[in-house]
Amino acid sequence: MAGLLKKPVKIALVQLASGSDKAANLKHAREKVLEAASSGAEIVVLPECFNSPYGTQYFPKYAEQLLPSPPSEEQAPSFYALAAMARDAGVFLIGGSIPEREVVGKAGTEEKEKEGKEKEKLYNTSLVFGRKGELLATHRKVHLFDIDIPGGITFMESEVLSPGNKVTIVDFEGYGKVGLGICYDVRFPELAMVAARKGAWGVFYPGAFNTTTGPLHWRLLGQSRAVDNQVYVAMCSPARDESASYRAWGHSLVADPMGKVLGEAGEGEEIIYAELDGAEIEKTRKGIPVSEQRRFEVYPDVSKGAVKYEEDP
Ligand SMILES: NC(=O)CCC(=O)C(=O)O
Repeated sequence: MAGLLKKPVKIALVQLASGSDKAANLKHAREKVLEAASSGAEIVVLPECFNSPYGTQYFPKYAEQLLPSPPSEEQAPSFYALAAMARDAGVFLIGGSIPEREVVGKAGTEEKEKEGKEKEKLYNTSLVFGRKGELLATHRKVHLFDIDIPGGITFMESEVLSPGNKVTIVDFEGYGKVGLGICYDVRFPELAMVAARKGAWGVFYPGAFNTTTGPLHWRLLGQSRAVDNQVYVAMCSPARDESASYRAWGHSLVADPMGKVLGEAGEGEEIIYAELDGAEIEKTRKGIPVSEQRRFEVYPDVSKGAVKYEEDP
């Protein structure tokens, strides 16, 4: 009987060096996706904000309007570039993420007259394409990256972005299902847990950690989500640009269901490849059968905090 991952698959994480020129970033991403495909990769992943520098000041300028779908080529060049990369490379493509603009109030509506202008929302959005260039899924970053570490880093995505509101699971025909998150989403075990409980064999995170939290947390979180759920986890970062206002940690990596890191990049531009085999999931789950040992009567609905807790006498 085929397992969750129906057949072995080679994946590639493109730790891309991007700059401020969107057209150049798209062209460069295309070269790297084609390179990964010619090395045998069947699923290719790009980093968070692969078509722009990463930073709240950049989101409005680089944002593309994806709705209504399909968008116009003029308003969403990255959508069309990604679809063409997937099609021409013949791969499943997790297209990192791009800033997305959603126009909320329509011109000429009562709302517009009241407000005096159209309202818009911005998201950090990942687009996933199939081998014929068809759009398979859209994930808007659910947990916005708002942190304040004195002497380290302050970053407030929520000053500019709105959060997405759904768990995203994509079915890669012939391989099975994977969950999708964007960067800070990896800190919330629930997204990966829901995807795994719904039959995902892996969870993929385009991400761009930073040089304060990256050294301690990036690898640890990837391994944790893999071990929690006994699935593969892949995290794909941009290459570090020392001259950028936000210096990405890099270190794109793949962890197996035991938490072993199968491959990890350095800080520069690099493609990481890994061969994934569903037998590893089954072996891990057979040896350590946590999913059969859960005690839901002790923690019936963790998501609402409705867990009975009695202090020790
Ligand atoms: N782009 C992000 O969401 C960064 C997340 C991050 O660096 C973290 O520490 O979490």
